[in-house]
Amino acid sequence: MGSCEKGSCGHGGAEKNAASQEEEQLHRQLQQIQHKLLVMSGKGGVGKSSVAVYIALGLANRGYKVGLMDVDLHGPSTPRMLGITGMFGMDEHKRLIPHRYNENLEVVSIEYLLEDRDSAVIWRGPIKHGVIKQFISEVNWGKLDYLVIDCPPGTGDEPLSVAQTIPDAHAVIVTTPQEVALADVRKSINFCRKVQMSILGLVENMDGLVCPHCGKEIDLFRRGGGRRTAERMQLTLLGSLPFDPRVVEGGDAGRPFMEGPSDTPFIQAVNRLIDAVEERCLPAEAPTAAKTVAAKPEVASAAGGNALKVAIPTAQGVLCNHFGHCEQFAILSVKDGRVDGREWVTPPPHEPGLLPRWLANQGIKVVISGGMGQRAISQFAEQGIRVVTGAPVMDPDALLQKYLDGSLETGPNVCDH
Ligand SMILES: Nc1ncnc2c1ncn2[C@@H]1O[C@H](COP(=O)(O)OP(=O)(O)OP(=O)(O)O)[C@@H](O)[C@H]1O
Repeated sequence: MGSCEKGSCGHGGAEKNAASQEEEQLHRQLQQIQHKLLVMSGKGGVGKSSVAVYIALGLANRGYKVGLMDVDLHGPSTPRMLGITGMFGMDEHKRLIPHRYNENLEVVSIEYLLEDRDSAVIWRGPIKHGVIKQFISEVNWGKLDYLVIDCPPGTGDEPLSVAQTIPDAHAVIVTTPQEVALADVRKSINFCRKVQMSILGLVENMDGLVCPHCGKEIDLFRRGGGRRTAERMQLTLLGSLPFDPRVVEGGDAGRPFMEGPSDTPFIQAVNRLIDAVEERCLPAEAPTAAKTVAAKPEVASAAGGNALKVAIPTAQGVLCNHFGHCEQFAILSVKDGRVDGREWVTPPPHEPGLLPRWLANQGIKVVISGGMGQRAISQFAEQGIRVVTGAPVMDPDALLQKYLDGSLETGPNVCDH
């Protein structure tokens, strides 16, 4: 590109322009993707790619639009597992068209850019970063409910690039049940804390073998390690998948073991894992324009011993817009679709990340607020708490009853944190 000093001719400006257009394109694309899940592991071979594939397939089977992005640039394995080969196509805007596995699942992998499947990729960090960015901004993903990202093991360039490129990604950490896996999980957790990525939870893979002949369970590794690790690390255990030889066969043959009989322990475990992912990715009901929101059926119909608890931040007895600095929380219980009790609780002094944990410890399942920052919304989602934002300033009982009746009018999320 000639020998001009940057900025002394028109080139610097043109470069800046191109860079800001790229950023805009990236931003637009990310806005079209509701949930971004980064599947990672502290060490190799724990079945991270398999877990990414089964999460993507399980969500797609439930009707979600899902993208699977394989950024394991040195050892892409999702194309093999899904039996998809061939190079990318391009659309009329010169954007890459992802490979379509089925109606709901589309896949992008570095392998589709390589002429030769066995080529070794030798790239340094900045190049990898560029490729990962392009996998989002220059791929015609369209609107997605979930983007599942398969990263190489460890905490190197790829997960770092994902964290920098997708600030609202949630990590799914994969481990095996052995006690020694604890140290690897800790590495992943430390990484997530450093880059401020929220953790959706832990998946324990190869938790016991179901003998295909007699159906008896054989412990491959010491069992229960995933649960103990999750408890120690204060993480949610999203699920435990057993070892099933059909996963290996399916992976090698490019036909994932997902369509078999639904009473198979492995498929049942995948379904439970998908339940947990869905539950943890509760969409924040955070409308940007006025709309009416209704309580989910499980909230409205909470009955008897299953009474549900809802928290509303208040000041002087009515909803307070400054969620993190409210005077008191109204903790309301719901039974048979009605507000059934209320207590006032003073929150601990404000400290980032504390309130979601504090409210979760009190069994809260829903928070109705005026404004709330995206980070706090993600932290509530991590605790399995649904958040409604943009609620009007009014008496908490009346507010909750409107929500239960499906007549709560919400406006923009007014938080600017
Ligand atoms: N639950 C399971 N039951 C049986 N085999 C499994 C299971 N999970 C993964 N495998 C097998 O283990 C092997 C490694 O799995 P996978 O490639 O998903 O691991 P990985 O952690 O992504 O590996 P890498 O570190 O190379 O990226 C594969 O042959 C896969 O089929």
